[in-house]
Amino acid sequence: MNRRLILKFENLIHFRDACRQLHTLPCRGVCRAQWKPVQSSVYRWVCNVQLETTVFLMLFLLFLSLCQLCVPMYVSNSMRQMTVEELARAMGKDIDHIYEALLYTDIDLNSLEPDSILYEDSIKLIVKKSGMKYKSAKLREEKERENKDAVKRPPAEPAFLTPRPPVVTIMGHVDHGKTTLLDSLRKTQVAAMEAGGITQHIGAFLVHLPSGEKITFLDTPGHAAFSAMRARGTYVTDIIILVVAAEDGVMQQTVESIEHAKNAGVPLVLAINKCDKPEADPERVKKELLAYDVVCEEFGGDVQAVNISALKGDNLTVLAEATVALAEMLELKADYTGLVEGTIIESRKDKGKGPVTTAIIQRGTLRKGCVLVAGKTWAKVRFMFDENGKAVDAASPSIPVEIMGWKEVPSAGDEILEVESEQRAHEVVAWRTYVEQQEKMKKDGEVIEAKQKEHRMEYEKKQQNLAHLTWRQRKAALYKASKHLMFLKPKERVETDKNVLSIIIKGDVDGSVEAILNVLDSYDADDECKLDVIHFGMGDISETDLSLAETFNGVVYGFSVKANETVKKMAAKKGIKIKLHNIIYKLIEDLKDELSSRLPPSVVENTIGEASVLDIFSVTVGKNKVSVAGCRVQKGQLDKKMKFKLIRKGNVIWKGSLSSLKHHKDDVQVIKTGMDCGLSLDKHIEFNIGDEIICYEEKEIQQTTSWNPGF
Ligand SMILES: Nc1nc2c(ncn2[C@@H]2O[C@H](COP(=O)(O)OP(=O)(O)OP(=O)(O)O)[C@@H](O)[C@H]2O)c(=O)[nH]1
Repeated sequence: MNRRLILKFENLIHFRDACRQLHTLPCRGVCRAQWKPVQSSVYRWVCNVQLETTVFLMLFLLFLSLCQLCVPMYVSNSMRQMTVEELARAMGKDIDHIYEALLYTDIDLNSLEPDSILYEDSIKLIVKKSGMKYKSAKLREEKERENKDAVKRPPAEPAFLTPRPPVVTIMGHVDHGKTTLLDSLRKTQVAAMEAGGITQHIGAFLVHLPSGEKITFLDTPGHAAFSAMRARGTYVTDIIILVVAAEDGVMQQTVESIEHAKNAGVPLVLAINKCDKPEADPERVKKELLAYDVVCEEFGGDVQAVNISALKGDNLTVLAEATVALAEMLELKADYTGLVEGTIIESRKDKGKGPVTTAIIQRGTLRKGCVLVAGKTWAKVRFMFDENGKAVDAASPSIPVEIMGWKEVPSAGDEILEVESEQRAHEVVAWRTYVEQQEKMKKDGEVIEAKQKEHRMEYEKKQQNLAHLTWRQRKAALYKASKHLMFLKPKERVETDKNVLSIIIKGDVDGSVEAILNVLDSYDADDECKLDVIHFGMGDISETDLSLAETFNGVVYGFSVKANETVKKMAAKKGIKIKLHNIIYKLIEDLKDELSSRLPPSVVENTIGEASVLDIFSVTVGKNKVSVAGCRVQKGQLDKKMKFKLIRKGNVIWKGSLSSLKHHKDDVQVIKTGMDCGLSLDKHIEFNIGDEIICYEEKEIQQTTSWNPGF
């Protein structure tokens, strides 16, 4: 029987040498040279010899001894191979893991480097030892896909444009009266439209002026939608009403609001609020604003200023008229025809209605049955409501409308586009999902590559430090260093490192989740306690949230959401904290407390008494001479069971306890202010007259996180 032996050589010279040696042997061998790719970038010479079975083994061994430099690579035609580094990367492990798995196998680990090649048998062995499954698959080459996205139509001809109401956002410093102003404006509507009617919060509402004009006000909490839109470069707002309290004047968030307006190129109307207060000083507000390039009309600028009282409802009509006057100057117009374009202001999942969004239409007229796409979801509009919960049949530009019919909840700030059919909507969503996956893969790839580089550098550094050791000594050292972490589950890992707080954030609408995440972005106290947001999303607290929290030993935070009884019981059983809040700053305060609780306590010294050394003695106790200080207690008391320190010229030169404390000849526990005593220390130290003896206790104080989210 013939056997085929394939041997590989690093280069042509080795190959030729080996062939020459082979021809001198008494066997029927055929020697053929093949230039074969072994690794994508490396080509090696292959010797293919047909031999009789009887001499096969002998020849194989002989061959190896003849040719020291040849390396047997594999005895198979379908070769699968990887470098040590590639395998580690594919398994998501570090290189050391591969070495560990090959311990006690016949592979020579001393010559195994990160770029050494491993073959199928070894790969299978390593994979099996690591508790994973081996599966080989062909790499698919993706064809470039055709762009199927939906985009806005080109700008309409001026002839098709018709005036539209302005969309207004109210901004200003905390407590300057934004909410009160919105409430008062909304109330004027309820009173004007349908006495006793109930307005519901949908993120925007429409105000009808007696003159027939309309204004749309956005009232999304925390301006989350505004920020989201700004981040995406979509500006829904035409005008910003800047609220400044007349008694407080310009504050930090007043300045931030002015910056927002400038960056977005949105003009301002100034509402000087709380003018009903005796200490109100509107003129000072106007002067202060000059420093921020907000120049009111009376100073020759173009900013209209209106003195109001949001609380009493004073001058709100004048404010609305000033807004309409500015809108007229801006000549706000839109195309009321064709495919709809708009922006999502708020979105939420309603138990009865399913995903619901509030949108501002910017082009076209939205009607029931329209097919819309937004982000990676789509809707066939089933119902539309206004802010009074009244069903409407159509929504034209600038009109806020609540839309039902979405398949999933889109995000605040997402652009809405009408498409021709449901099929087209599917196509757009599929394309956007694909693009997102591609981007995610690219990002993941970059992160993995950076991590690998970091690991490689760390590995090389470790290897350099251990270069003088043999391989086994080296491995033993590395293994010992990381042994405590190697076999831990995620929860145990977190427990070993107490200074990690893993959290899950759940919110009612995605605007609030985004607002919370924005606050968390300012977290800068990683060196004290790492803050890991392991999951966030919308909706009530679920069992899945608890499973995640359990795995990561995390805490679940809910904003305006609930946890049902089953979830609560499960959390109590598993010892998982669920924290529910309805006010963002309270949630953040709670988070700060939780972070602080993870910090180690700091130790502070609390002085109990101070004494000064007035005289020095030496007494003999057994065979030893002991230094004794004659002291007078100047403040507080000396208590023998407490801690003591000796201070000389401002420096602490000893800390410990007293070995004796005497009043005259009696041993005592406590010496009070004004009394004299003799004392000796638990360590031999020569006293000096003028030394100070301080009696103190150590107290552990809970540290608080240094993170300051700004409110
Ligand atoms: N006297 C007086 N008090 C007002 C007026 N407007 C608001 N307030 C009071 O000022 C306080 C803060 O008002 P809010 O409307 O909550 O202020 P805000 O700017 O919405 O505050 P944040 O939501 O925390 O940013 C409340 O106690 C209001 O009653 C006003 O015109 N006059």
